Amino acid sequence: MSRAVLSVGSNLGDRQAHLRAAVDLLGDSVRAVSGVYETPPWGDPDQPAYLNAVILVEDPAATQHDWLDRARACEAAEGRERNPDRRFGPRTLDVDVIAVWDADGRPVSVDDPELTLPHPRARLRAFVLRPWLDLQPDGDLPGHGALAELLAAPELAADVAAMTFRPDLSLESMA
Ligand SMILES: Nc1ncnc2c1ncn2[C@@H]1O[C@H](COP(=O)(O)OP(=O)(O)OP(=O)(O)O)[C@@H](O)[C@H]1O
Ligand SMILES: Nc1nc2c(c(=O)[nH]1)N=C(CO)CN2
Repeated sequence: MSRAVLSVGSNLGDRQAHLRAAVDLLGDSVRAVSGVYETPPWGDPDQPAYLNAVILVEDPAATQHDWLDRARACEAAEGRERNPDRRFGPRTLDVDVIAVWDADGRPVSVDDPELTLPHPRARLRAFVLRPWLDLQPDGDLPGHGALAELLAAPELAADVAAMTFRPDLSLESMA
C-alpha cells in the first residue's frame, strides 16, 4: 500500500505547531502539504475553531495499517487526549487516514471499525475536501466521486462559506 491522503486538524494549544509536528514526524513520506484553513468545529459546535490541512504521503513499504499507526503516533507525540464523552471534541492533534491506494494505484477499501477506508465521514467534511482539492483539483474521494462535486453539495455550503484560508500559517519548512 503506497499512497495515502491524511487529514490533520488542531484546535487546542499552538495549533500551527501541532500541524507542523505531524508534517515533521511523517518525514520522508510526505509528498505534498496543503495550505492551512481555519474552520468551524464540525460535529460538536461548542469548541474553538480548528486549523486544518491535508498531507499527501507515499511509502512503497507502508500498509494501510502502517498509515494508521503513523497517524496515531503523530497524535500521541502532540499529547492527544481522548475524552470518551465527546467523540468530536477538542484536541491538540487529529490525524485521520482519508484514503489509501495500493501499489497499482487502486483505492483500498476496508470495512473495520479499527480502520475504515475511505474514511466514512470525509465526504461530509469541507475541512478535508477543500485543502485536498487545492492539492489535487481533479481528485476523487474513492467510492464517492470528484472532490469538486462533493464540495459543491448544499449540505456543505455553510461550512465552505465559514472556512478561511490562512496563508500566514503555512506548514512548509521555515528552513
Ligand atoms: N480512516 C481512519 N482514520 C483514522 N482512524 C480511523 C479510521 N477508521 C477507523 N479509525 C479508528 O477510529 C478511532 C478513533 O479515532 P479518533 O479518535 O481520531 O476519531 P475522531 O477523530 O474523534 O472521529 P473521526 O474518525 O470521525 O475523525 C481510531 O483509534 C481508529 O482505530
Ligand atoms: N473543523 C473541524 N472540526 C472537527 C475536526 C477537524 O479536524 N476540523 N475534527 C474532529 C474530530 O473528529 C471533529 N470536528
